[in-house]
Formats: sequence, C-alpha cells, structure tokens
Amino acid sequence: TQSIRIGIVGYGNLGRGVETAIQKNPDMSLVGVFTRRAPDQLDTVDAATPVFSVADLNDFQDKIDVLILCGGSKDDLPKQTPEYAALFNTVDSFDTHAKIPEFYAAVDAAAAPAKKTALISVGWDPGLFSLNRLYAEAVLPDGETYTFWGKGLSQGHSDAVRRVEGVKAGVQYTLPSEKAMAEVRTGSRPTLATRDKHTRECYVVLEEGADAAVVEQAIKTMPNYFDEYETTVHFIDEDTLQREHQNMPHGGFVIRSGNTRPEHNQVIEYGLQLGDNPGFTSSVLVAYARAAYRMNQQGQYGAKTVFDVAPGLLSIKSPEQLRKEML
Ligand SMILES: NC(=O)C1=CN([C@@H]2O[C@H](COP(=O)(O)OP(=O)(O)OC[C@H]3O[C@@H](n4cnc5c(N)ncnc54)[C@H](OP(=O)(O)O)[C@@H]3O)[C@@H](O)[C@H]2O)C=CC1
Ligand SMILES: N[C@@H](C[C@H]1CC(C(=O)O)=NO1)C(=O)O
Repeated sequence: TQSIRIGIVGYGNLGRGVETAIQKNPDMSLVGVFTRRAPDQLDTVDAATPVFSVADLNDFQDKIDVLILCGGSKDDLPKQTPEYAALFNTVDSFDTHAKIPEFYAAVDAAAAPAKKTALISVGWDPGLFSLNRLYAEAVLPDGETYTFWGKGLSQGHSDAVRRVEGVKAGVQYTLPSEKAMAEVRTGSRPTLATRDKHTRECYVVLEEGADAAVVEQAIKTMPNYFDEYETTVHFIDEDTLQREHQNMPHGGFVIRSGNTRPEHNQVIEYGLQLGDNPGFTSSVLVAYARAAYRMNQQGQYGAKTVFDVAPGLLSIKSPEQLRKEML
C-alpha cells in the first residue's frame, strides 16, 4: 500500500526529531522540509531531506498527505496552523495551555470547510498527559489529579524565552517541588496552587547591548508561561550555553488518588522519563500523523485533539493484529 507522505514545517528541535522518527515508521515517507528562512539561508537547514521554502507549499498539495508543524507555540503555530490547515491535513504540538480553546476554534474554522483534519496540541503535555488525566478522572470521579514535570528542559518555555527582545539564545528548566510531590504521595489530596508545584530556571545569552534587568522582567512577567511561577533568570555567555545546556532531558508524571469506597484508596500513575524531550515529542507527532491521515480518509474533518483520536488509529498494526495482542 502507498506510504503516508509527510512534510515538515520548521526545522528546529522538533523538525529534526520528526525527520528521525519517520525512519522508524516504515508506512511513512518524508517528502521535504519547509522552512521560513530566506532562499539564501536554506543551507542553514542541515537536513538529510530536500529543503524548500514554505512559499513552495502550494505546489505540494497533491504530494503530501500530512504536514507536521514544528514551529514554536508562542509565535509560530498561532499563524502557521490555521494557514496550513486550510491546505493540508496537519499535526502540531501547540502547548500554550490557556489558549488551546481559541486556537482550536481558529484551526477548525480553517480545516473544516477545506475538509482537512487538523490534530492540535499533540505531544506529551498537552498530549499523552492530557489523555491520562482524562482516563484517571473518568475512572475515578471521586479523587484529585496532580501533574508534575521535570526536573527538565521545557521546549515551550525555552522557545518563549528565545522570543523575548534582547535574548540571543536561551533555555528553561522546570523543577518540581519535592515537598508538593511528597504530600501528594501520602494520598492526603492537598490543595496546591500553581506556584506550590514547580519553579522555573532560565539560562539566557543576551544580545549585544541588551539590558539584563529589562529582559529578566520581561521573562518573569510573561503571561501563560512565567507569571504564575517563582522564576530565576541566569545570564551566561554563548560558550557556557553550548557547553552546559545542549541536552534536553525531561519527564514527569500524572497521579490521581481517589476512592471507590471510603475505605479503599485507589491510585493511578502515568510517568515519562525522557532522555530527549524533542525526540520523544516528535515520535508522538509522527504516530498521530498516521491517525490524522486515517481520520481524514474516514471523513473526520476539522480540528481535533488527542481526546478525539481512537487509539487504534495510532498503531501501524491492523485492528485484527491489535485484538490478537490484547492481553
Ligand atoms: N505538547 C508537547 O508536549 C510539547 C510541545 N512542544 C512545542 O514545540 C515547539 C517547538 O519546539 P522546538 O522545536 O524546540 O523549537 P525551536 O526553537 O527549536 O524551533 C522553532 C522554529 O524556529 C525556527 N528555527 C529553529 N532553529 C533555527 C535556526 N537555527 N535558524 C533559524 N530559524 C530556526 C524553525 O523554523 P524555520 O525552519 O521556519 O526557521 C523552527 O520551526 C515549542 O514551542 C513547544 O511549544 C515541545 C515539546 C513538547
Ligand atoms: N509542552 C512542554 C511539555 C511539558 C513540560 C512542561 C514544563 O516543563 O512546564 N510542560 O509540559 C514542553 O514544551 O516541553
């Protein structure tokens, strides 16, 4: 059968990860990488796949089955997903949690009339963690759910830091509160504010002549990313960033403790330990690209989230094979 033909938009950590992940999925092929960089900058995209400008995408409508959008959530995807969802089936990792409802509406307005399928906010959080919070809350209505991330590098927050004026490069680490995690594990169902669960640490390389105090303030007060957290900003030079901050480990867990009878406490836990956040996230995007293709074939048009995707559609195995392997 014909392979599922994939296009990548945006060649950063995720773009590179999708290029690798496709090779582990024999039912898929990679048509090209599409970048916003100027024609004389295409050689800065060190991809093993043919590189094109996003301006060329129109010519590929009959050559690509699913476009995987690897831009940043802060500034790129709010523009790119609605634009491309009108032309292609798309999958993206949009993770500005507070803005997902409005993003969903904008993408649906583009994809539905075009009879395209646009899977939004795919990854691990939002994504696999969202799914596990849903399973836990549906199964244990009487309970409390907690999510902890890290210690690790958040790509969404690192992308957001890099977009601040005066920042040349940067990364953000998320640290869970040991105290909060211990309290949750006692099953005491504590009430925890956002500020009680995580702190955030940024490492920033300033542009020449940028004002550190202004940059620090812009990061700490950034809505939807930092303003609800105790945040520390460290200023370092480029060499230090290259030497000490190239790895992108991350992870975390979703935990729900609940009761079926008062005397029976039940605990559900789902966890991830990621050696490489973008590599893992890209692998999730690719599995959902398979589902987007199939959902479009089934006539499921418009914007969808992971809640709308039947799990079997993610698998390269046939429904019969999956049933055989159910135990
Ligand atoms: N839902 C989830 O669980 C997760 C979501 N994410 C989301 O993924 C988003 C993307 O993350 P990530 O890939 O790390 O972001 P990057 O900063 O690596 O890349 C973002 C975009 O910046 C451009 N870019 C990257 N490197 C360069 C360069 N050297 N020169 C010029 N342009 C460059 C690329 O676009 P172009 O090629 O067009 O220039 C790229 O698409 C994050 O914002 C986050 O929101 C990430 C992890 C998990
Ligand atoms: N979307 C996150 C994935 C997880 C990590 C995270 C955080 O550290 O705040 N929130 O969600 C990312 O971009 O890495």
